[in-house]
Amino acid sequence: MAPVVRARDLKVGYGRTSVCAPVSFTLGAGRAVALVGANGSGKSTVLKTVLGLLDPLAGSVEVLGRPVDERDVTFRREVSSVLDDDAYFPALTVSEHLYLTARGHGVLGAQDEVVTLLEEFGLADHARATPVSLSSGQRRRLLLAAGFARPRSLLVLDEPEQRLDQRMRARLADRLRAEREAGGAVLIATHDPDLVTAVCTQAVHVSDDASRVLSPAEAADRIARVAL
Ligand SMILES: Nc1ncnc2c1ncn2[C@@H]1O[C@H](COP(=O)(O)OP(=O)(O)OP(=O)(O)O)[C@@H](O)[C@H]1O
Repeated sequence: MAPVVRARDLKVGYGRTSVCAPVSFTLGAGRAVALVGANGSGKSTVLKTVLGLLDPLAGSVEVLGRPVDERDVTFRREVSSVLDDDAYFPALTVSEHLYLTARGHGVLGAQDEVVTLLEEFGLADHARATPVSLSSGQRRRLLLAAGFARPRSLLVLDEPEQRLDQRMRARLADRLRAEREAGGAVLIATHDPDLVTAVCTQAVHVSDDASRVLSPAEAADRIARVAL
């Protein structure tokens, strides 16, 4: 069976300019890979390329055995992503956002799923609020909850720890570990060493010189040293 993601000598960037050394990694079902590296090293650019929002400059990336095409129905059905963008419908409430996402992807019992997600992401008291009246951390929780509101084989998150308090970070780590243990594949870019060790089975260090595959412990150690 094809891995969920396979990147081979994948060169990413904007126009003709690459932003980091080519990356290679394989992500299977039930596994989680973290992209780690300094600010501006190219992690988000790799994620956008895996999601088909940017074309590879060289090398290849396949999702579920097929070249990435974000317009492809199968791709859109199987891949859930939360990038660092405030993508909201301003007139919809928190609850409506989640319901629309779930129903739009054919979730049976969408209403119950919404109630569960509101609880899990600490949004129950804000179910009827619109995004503009939420704090930035609450908006972030909403985006993340929407990522979990729909079926998926692959979950791609760009720095999911951003703007979350410690309690929510720990809860997110539990949720992501459960995702993996249930057979899902998780690809994240992160600066959070605890998230790497709690969730990931492998890490890829993204940088100007050769990108390297690291164990979660090595990656967490590298993040901690950069932070000192
Ligand atoms: N739309 C764009 N056009 C041109 N260059 C860009 C664009 N977006 C990002 N870059 C550049 O690409 C490089 C990699 O950026 P990227 O956002 O992938 O880094 P990152 O590792 O995710 O950083 P961070 O940890 O700060 O989020 C940076 O030098 C950045 O300035």
